[in-house]
Amino acid sequence: MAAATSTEIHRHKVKVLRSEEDLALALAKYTADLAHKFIKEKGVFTVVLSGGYLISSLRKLVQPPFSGTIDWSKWYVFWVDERVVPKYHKESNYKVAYDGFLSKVPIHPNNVYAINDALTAERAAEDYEARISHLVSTNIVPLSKITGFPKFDLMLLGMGPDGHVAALFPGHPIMHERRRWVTFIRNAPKPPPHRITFTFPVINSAAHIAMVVTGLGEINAVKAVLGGGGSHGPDNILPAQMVSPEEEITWFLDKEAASTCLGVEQNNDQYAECPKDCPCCCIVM
Ligand SMILES: O=C(O)C(O)[C@@H](O)[C@H](O)[C@H](O)COP(=O)(O)O
Repeated sequence: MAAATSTEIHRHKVKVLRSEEDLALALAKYTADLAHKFIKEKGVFTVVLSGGYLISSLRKLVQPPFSGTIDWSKWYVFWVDERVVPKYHKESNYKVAYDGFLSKVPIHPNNVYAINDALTAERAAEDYEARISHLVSTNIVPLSKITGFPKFDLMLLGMGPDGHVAALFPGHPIMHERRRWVTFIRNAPKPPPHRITFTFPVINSAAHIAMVVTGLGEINAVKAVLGGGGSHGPDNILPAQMVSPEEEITWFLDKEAASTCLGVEQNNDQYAECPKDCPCCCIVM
C-alpha cells in the first residue's frame, strides 16, 4: 500500500505521497473507506467530482482490489463544476469522468447527475439546483443542520495554479455567493469560459473534502493555502483558502506538489522535520 504520512494542521489533514502512483492508491483507499462508512450508516454515498486531472488520480478505485468491494448501486455522482459544452465534447467534465471512471463501474445511470447540456449556463445552473432540491426532498441529499445547504458526503476537488477550486476563480464575485446552491460564470479565465459551479456554502457544507494536487504547477498555491503565506486581506483570498468542510479536509499531494514544503529528502520512511518550517507538512515522509 502507498507510503505516506499525514499530520493535522488546523483542520487540514495533509498526506504527502512519494509519487502520483502512490497518491492514486491512497485516494482509492480513502474514497472506498468513506463509501463503506456512509453506505453502512445511511444506505447511500453521495460523491462530487471535479474536472482536470482528478479522474486520472481516481483510476485505481475502478480496479481490484477496490472495485469489487464497493456497492456501486448505492452511489450518487455529481459535479462540483461543469463546462457548458455538449456532454460528449472533449472539454466536458462528464466525458472525462465517463471515459475514466463511470464506464468502468456499475453505477446506475439515473444516479449520475450530469448537467443538462442543452441549456445556457444560467439555465443549466438553475436546473442543476432544482434537481438537487428534488434529491433533498426525497432524502437522498440531506440539508446540513449547521448551514441549511445540501450536504454531500465527499467532494473530490482539484486546484488550479491560481488557487481556484470548482469554477470559483480568484477575484470573481461568485466566490462570495451566499444564497444560491449552484451558480454560473461566463468569463472563466480557464477555458472554456461558460461553466456552472457549486457555491461555497454548498462546498463547505460537505462532510468530507479531498483536495488532490499533483506536479509542480500548483506549488505556489499549495504554499499559499497550507504554508500560510498567500492571503493579504479578504480581497486577495484564494478560493482554495476558503474551502472548509463540516467534518474534514484531506490534502493528497505528491512530492512535487508539496515541494515548497518538503525541504528534506525522502529517508526510508523516516519522519523528519521540514527545515522550511511550513505549518502544512512539518512532518514529511
Ligand atoms: O473543470 C475544471 O477545470 C475543474 O473542475 C477545475 O476546478 C479543476 O479541478 C482545477 O482546475 C484543477 O485542474 P487540474 O487537475 O487539471 O490541475
